[in-house]
Amino acid sequence: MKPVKVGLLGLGTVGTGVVRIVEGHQEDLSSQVGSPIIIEKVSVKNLEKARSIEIEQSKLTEDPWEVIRDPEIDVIVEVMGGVEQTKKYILEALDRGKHIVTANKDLMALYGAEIMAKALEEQCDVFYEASVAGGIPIIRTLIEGFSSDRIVKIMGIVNGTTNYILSKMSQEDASYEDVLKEAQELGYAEADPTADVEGLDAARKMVILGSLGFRTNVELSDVDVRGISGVSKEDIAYAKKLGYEMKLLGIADRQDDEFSVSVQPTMVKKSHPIAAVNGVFNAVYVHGEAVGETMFYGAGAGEMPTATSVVADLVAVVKNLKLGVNGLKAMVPFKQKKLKTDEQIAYKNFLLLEVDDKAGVLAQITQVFGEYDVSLESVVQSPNEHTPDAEIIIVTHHATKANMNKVLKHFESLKVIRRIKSVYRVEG
Ligand SMILES: NC(=O)C1=CN([C@@H]2O[C@H](COP(=O)(O)OP(=O)(O)OC[C@H]3O[C@@H](n4cnc5c(N)ncnc54)[C@H](OP(=O)(O)O)[C@@H]3O)[C@@H](O)[C@H]2O)C=CC1
Ligand SMILES: N[C@@H](CC=O)C(=O)O
Ligand code: NA
Repeated sequence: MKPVKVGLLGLGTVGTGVVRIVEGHQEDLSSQVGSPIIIEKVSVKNLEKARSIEIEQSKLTEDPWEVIRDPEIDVIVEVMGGVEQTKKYILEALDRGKHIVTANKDLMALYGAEIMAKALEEQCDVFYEASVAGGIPIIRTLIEGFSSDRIVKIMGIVNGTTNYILSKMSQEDASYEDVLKEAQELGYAEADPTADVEGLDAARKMVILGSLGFRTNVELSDVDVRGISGVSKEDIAYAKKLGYEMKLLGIADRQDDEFSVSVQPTMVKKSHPIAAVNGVFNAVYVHGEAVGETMFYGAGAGEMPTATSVVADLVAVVKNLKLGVNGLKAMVPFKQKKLKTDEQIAYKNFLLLEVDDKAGVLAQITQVFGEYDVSLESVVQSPNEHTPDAEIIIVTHHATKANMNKVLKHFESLKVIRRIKSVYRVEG
């Protein structure tokens, strides 16, 4: 078979890893697919920028269209990021019959359905394994490994930057700002780290996992999102004291055909395997009706882990080329979307309340829970001997989101509660 020619859009953290793997593993790759894989052209933003790999200057261009429109190129590997303009490049490349490999979760979360429809029309492959949980083959697992099952819950640590921050805050008592800076220097964080810390990056990844897992069209607006910027050292300390770890969890769960998807800082029981996932590592826990509980663990970001998934997708495209089956394996959502209401979403909650230090306070508070049908698993009063204020920590049993919202609303006008300091979902 003649060499397969690849056009690379982007030569940053991930693009550099892609070049390293394609060149460094060339013998292995070509023996798997039966032909050499050649990086023909690469688009970058700045031609003058120093690169940590050697690449022929003549292959570089500042114009992505030059790559897209090159008739010699069979596959476009998009690792430049961006959404609107990048979508135009991808659609035009598909129009020209080129196959796509992308690591771009922003693009796939927003326009995945449109891009996959176009891919089917053009009989082209679009693979995006690196877009969720960088080095973990979770997308392939959901599409192929679980094709025989009905997934009822997906729970993921899918943002490396925030897991790195929470782990360091928990283990080393490090400050939020210092750890975020480290994550940026290590190439984990997005160009604008707000997307990481405010949960948007994780939400985009949960859109992709939810759509594949539930075989429906999950959209960003369906995801209830809260990031980690409000998580304090005190919250983490209380979590640990009660036997939990604080994690930014994406949770997609389904009952019958109705589902909900959220991203929020969550207290996870230490005995749950996902509580032990630290640093930049990601993990995705998948519960299938037939298979039961499974979990997938690995590096979620960084040059080489992410590039591993990108190049594995490239290999899949080339194997399909050999078999002449490109574009036939796209997973297109087919189930009608039915979101759970707040009356159907239920989980345990942790609350930290600052209250008046006088008799009868606890009784008033527990009465409110009773009024809205929320039963309590544990109540601990003044758990911290160092604070001058009286504090109460409450863990509820499973309560509906609707009822918990009523409790919190009621608390706002309950005079004995000075402040609702924290509220977190509890899992495990
Ligand atoms: N970093 C990671 O760990 C992970 C990243 N991803 C995703 O992979 C993609 C790439 O990420 P990453 O490698 O970190 O990003 P970088 O910012 O490190 O690299 C982006 C690359 O694209 C080039 N580029 C950016 N804008 C343009 C433009 N308008 N025209 C031409 N070239 C452009 C840049 O050029 P120049 O070099 O000249 O600046 C650079 O080479 C993103 O979608 C990201 O979300 C997914 C999983 C993990
Ligand atoms: N910023 C992202 C990079 C990978 O998708 C993360 O921290 O996980
Ligand atoms: Na992946």
